[in-house]
Amino acid sequence: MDTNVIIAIVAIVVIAALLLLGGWWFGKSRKKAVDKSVEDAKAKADKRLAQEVQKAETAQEAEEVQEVAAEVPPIASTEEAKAAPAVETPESTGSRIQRLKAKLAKSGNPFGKVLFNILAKDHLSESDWEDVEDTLLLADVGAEASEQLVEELRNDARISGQSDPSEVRKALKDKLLKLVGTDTDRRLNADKEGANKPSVIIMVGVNGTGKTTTAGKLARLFVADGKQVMMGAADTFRAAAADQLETWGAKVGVPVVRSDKDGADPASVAFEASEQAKETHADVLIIDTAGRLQNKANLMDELGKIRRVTEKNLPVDEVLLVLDATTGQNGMAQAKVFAEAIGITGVVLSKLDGSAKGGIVISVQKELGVPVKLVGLGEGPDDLAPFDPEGFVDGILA
Ligand SMILES: Nc1nc2c(ncn2[C@@H]2O[C@H](COP(=O)(O)OP(=O)(O)OP(=O)(O)O)[C@@H](O)[C@H]2O)c(=O)[nH]1
Repeated sequence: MDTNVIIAIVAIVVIAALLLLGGWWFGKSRKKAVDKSVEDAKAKADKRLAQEVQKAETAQEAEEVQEVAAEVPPIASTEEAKAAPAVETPESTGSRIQRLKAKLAKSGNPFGKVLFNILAKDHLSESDWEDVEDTLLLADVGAEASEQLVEELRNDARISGQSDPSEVRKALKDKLLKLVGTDTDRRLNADKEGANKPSVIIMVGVNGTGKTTTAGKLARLFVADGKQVMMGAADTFRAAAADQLETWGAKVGVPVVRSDKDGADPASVAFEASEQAKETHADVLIIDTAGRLQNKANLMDELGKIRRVTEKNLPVDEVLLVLDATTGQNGMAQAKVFAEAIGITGVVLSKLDGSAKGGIVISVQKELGVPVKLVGLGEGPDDLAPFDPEGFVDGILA
């Protein structure tokens, strides 16, 4: 073979080898380039995805913020809320007596006024005297007290003859005051000091007379006097009564001991409340009870047990019977059952604002033998005041 042919074959082999190497190299770089662009694309996609996610998260957050913002009161209300603290400051005792006196004068207790109009006549006939007696009976003064008052007034009229209106008013006021009782001790026994604290008050009465409301109002009255109060919701018969009491308590920062179980043993609530009141050094403990019992024996059992278990911890200082003034003499029979069941130390005459039967103050004291200590003159939170005979008689004669 000649040399030229050999050189040509070698050259072809070299060129073919070079071509193969170039192809491999080109393929490899191309793959690299494709991989890079895939990676770039992937990175780009990830970045977009991340941006989308961020956008979505921001939108969701914005939505949540909007939702929360909708629940938060606008700035003006927040300011208002700051101005009016969540815990209320009840009206002071002095100022509520004044306000309630004025309310009494405007309320449906006109029997004093009716009496005065009859008695201020020049000559009183037999039928006028009958009207005087009827007025007293209608106002629930009671038969015995009415008869006594008419007799005294007739005697006065016989002695003094013709009636001068101002004298008649004065004589009537004095006699009514005497019947109501000016020197009776009407203070609530709720001022125990130091180790003897707290004073314990149990509220009793027929259902619907206003026990729970009165317990709440009473707590406010004590808070207004600077006392530390606790309440016990032993009215487990009506589940809403405990909620009602809690609402009253929350407004003036008074804790309420209650059971979460419907129909729980009222005595155990009273026991727990007395224990907690003692531990927390409260000044006063007010225990609300239920008034709904089928018969006298059950009532005796329940109230007696409440009293007994409470007294394991603390002596009971007051048992207040809440009596609805609008039921007048009708409520008296039931009131007597409560008095027998637990023994009462005072009466709260509720709803005197809606009653023309203010005379019930006189008859209730006579029949139950305990003083009216407090009166309720409305549904407002501070519409409860210590009973003030002068203010009461002035009110009914106004
Ligand atoms: N007008 C007026 N309403 C009053 C007064 N005291 C209470 N009430 C209203 O009487 C109603 C009954 O009051 P409650 O306190 O629920 O009576 P309760 O005795 O606890 O009733 P029970 O839990 O069912 O035994 C409520 O609507 C009170 O707002 C008052 O002095 N005047």
